[in-house]
Amino acid sequence: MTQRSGELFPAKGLIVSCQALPHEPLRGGDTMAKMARAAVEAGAVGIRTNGVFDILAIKQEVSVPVIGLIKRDIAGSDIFITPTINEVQAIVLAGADVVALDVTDREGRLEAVEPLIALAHKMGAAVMADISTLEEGIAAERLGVDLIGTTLSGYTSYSRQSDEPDFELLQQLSEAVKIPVVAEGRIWTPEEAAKALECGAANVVVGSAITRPQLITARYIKAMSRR
Ligand SMILES: CC(=O)N[C@H](C=O)[C@@H](O)[C@H](O)[C@H](O)COP(=O)(O)O
Repeated sequence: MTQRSGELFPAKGLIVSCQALPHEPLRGGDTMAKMARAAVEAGAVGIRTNGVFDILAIKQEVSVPVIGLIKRDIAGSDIFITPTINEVQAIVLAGADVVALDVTDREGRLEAVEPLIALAHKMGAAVMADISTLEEGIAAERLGVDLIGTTLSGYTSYSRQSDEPDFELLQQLSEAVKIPVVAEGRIWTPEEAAKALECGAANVVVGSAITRPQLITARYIKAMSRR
């Protein structure tokens, strides 16, 4: 059972997101578990992962806390990160220490998400709110989540659209809320991860830059094609 009070992750530590969706080349087998092991060997303090299969595999492989989510598309809805209470239950039963879920101001989500947060807490897990704006972060804190991630900045129509991490949101959120703010989204370099800490992030999540080789390769090819 996770202890919700106190620090879930050592301050300023790196959390590595190990995710491969069904269409991605690294999907399947123990690939994400091995990615997680490599990350922890290097000093990562936590892992973020998608789906029951990878949560189970990663919990067996490493002993750091795991943030679990389930990405699911629902027809007619834009909410895809842990959309319903069924996913919350599955994530905690699979052993995740933290449930990540969409806490954006879309489709009445801010009202609808309360029972999801309550169930995660009742089952002994902490909750990470994936938000896209300052206002959503403030609302998430009021709803009683344990961590706030900038995960969805750039992925809602009304949030800042950029190829870069949303440092401004990070800075504003860190000043506005008391709970830990996690920098997540489009962090591609070690320098950006360090800058995120300077902007007030308690922890930094890096995904694609470490665990999606097809995207890393494409960045090399793009840079080389300009020559
Ligand atoms: C928007 C969305 O669906 N984000 C997902 C959330 O779990 C993942 O696909 C990202 O890889 C993760 O947020 C880490 O970000 P990045 O891969 O940019 O370091």
